[in-house]
Amino acid sequence: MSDAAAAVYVRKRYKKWVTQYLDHLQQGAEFAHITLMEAARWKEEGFIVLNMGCNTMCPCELKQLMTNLGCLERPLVDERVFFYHTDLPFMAVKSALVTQGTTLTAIDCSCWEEPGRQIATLYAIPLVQNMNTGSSNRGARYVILMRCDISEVLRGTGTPFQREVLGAERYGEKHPHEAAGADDVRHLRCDAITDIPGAYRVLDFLTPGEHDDILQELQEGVRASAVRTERLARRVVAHFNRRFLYGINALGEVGCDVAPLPSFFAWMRDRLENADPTTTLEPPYPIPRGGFTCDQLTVNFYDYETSRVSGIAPHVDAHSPFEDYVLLVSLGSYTVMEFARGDDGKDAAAAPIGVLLPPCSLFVLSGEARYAWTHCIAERKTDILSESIPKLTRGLRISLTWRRGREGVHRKMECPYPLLCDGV
Ligand SMILES: O=C(O)CCC(=O)C(=O)O
Ligand SMILES: [Fe+2]
Repeated sequence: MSDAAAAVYVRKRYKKWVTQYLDHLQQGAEFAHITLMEAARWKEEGFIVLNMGCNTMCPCELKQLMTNLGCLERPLVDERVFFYHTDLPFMAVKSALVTQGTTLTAIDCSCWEEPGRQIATLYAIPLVQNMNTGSSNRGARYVILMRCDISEVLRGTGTPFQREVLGAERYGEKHPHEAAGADDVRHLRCDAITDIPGAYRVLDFLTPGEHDDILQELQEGVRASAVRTERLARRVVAHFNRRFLYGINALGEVGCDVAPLPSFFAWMRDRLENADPTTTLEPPYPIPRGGFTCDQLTVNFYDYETSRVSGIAPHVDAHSPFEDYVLLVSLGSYTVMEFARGDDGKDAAAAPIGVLLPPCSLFVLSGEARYAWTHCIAERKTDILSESIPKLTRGLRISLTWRRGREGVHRKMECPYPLLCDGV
């Protein structure tokens, strides 16, 4: 079985197990837990979080929720008590636990009848629908918390639970995508991300010098309060040219209630529509030369140094206020963006796809990727991108989200991707 097929298999098994578990719980219970652990035999160190039907939940929110529900007998003083991932392979956790020399042979629903043999305390917390527009999951939304000795589990599984990250093999490469042209023009290779139709990545969209200048300009602007920022739940944002009003998903008028344009605004906008004389974005870059002028820039600050968690919940950029093409330029730390296709709820546990976004890169969302897939940045601080890359820690990342405001009304009935459409 290929790794991908194995991952799907694990995912399905996990889903089946959780579904059976949920069936087992009392109907309508607000919060349910089953104690399966003999405390004396299993060191309670923390929680492994298994998500069901939701892509991410911030560990802080989770802690708050658990406190509110009274499932923490003692306060959690350290984030290490959570081993958190949005796609924990349940079977791997299970076999790790089984190899710890416990008497347990399996955690599955047949065990509920035999409480003497279990090793973990499991909690199931039903979540209310708290995702932004475009959450792809219409099915059950639960987090399952397994209280156990996390370090033992990690030792047993050997590898942390991170699914394959697309594009990770190019991590750390020095400008592989810049072909030497006969002229002085930089010819930049553009890769289609075939697993996500309509998504493209250009690794060296910015030169290192441009990158550093922009980073410095934005950071100094914030320090000097020349850039007007807004604090959201897990990130800080600033808007240029047109303000985006999150509460009502609407765009302000040009120049209204925004800071002055940054110095890179004009040339970067040109480059994005392939109209910058210094740079050519090679096919299959989807935007025709001079074919799409952005009029709105959102700068996102993900600061892992000063805040415990940072990220962005799964969402589709609202269809109504913005046209096709969402263009993401990355600065500072690398990150992993996760994508999941909106579905009709039949496969609420479909595994999202992670893509590496390194600094200087441009990521393009068009068509299906823009309208029918959610994207998010999970609230994790570290990543194991592959076996050959040592564990990485995320640092401050600043992203530039370029979009164009939609003129005219977007109608859901006419939208080719109605599932995640917020149109009238
Ligand atoms: O940080 C990013 O690259 C993405 C931000 C984003 O998804 C958004 O602003 O809608
Ligand atoms: Fe977005």
